[in-house]
Amino acid sequence: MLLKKVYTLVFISKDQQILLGLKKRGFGVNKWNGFGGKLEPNETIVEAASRELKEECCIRVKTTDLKNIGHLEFTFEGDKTMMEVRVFGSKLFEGIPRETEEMLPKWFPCNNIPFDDMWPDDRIWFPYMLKGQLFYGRFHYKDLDTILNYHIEELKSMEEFYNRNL
Ligand SMILES: Nc1ncnc2c1[nH]c(=O)n2[C@H]1C[C@H](O)[C@@H](COP(=O)(O)OP(=O)(O)OP(=O)(O)O)O1
Repeated sequence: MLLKKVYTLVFISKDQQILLGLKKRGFGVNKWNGFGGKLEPNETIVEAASRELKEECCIRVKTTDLKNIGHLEFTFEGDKTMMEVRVFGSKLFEGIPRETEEMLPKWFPCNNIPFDDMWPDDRIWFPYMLKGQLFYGRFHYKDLDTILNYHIEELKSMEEFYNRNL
């Protein structure tokens, strides 16, 4: 039986560019990623997504402007925790990205994503996100650099996906 922990992951985009942040500490340090983290008590998933974005790069987005675009699950060999990551996207936001204690933000052209300095799974599901396709990905890691096996699929609708997994 796996213990599930829920995380958010937010991608802001504009003019064929996507905002990534270089993680300065903690889990995934020195990797480029979207912005997100764990839920706080009594917080909805979109509230957590919006809060983490603001805390990590000073960008504000309304919860109603966050679109759930994907769902990721990560497990690690010998670990009974499953990380469930709800992925959101938005083109509607306010503010200018600013460096914080946790992240160094930078815009990247969508055709020049720094995959060599990202989680190995990103290379597999980013193409779905960049094409505007909804996706579900499941990745089992041996260690932080090695994927042992994975499953990826395009989804017709996130609602249908969550209903089928009730
Ligand atoms: N493999 C992979 N690919 C893409 N994105 C991620 C992973 N693993 C991950 O954890 N993530 C994402 C999911 C979250 O957005 C972050 C991790 O959140 P984390 O920084 O640990 O959570 P916080 O709540 O911000 O942590 P504190 O440092 O504040 O305790 O990476």
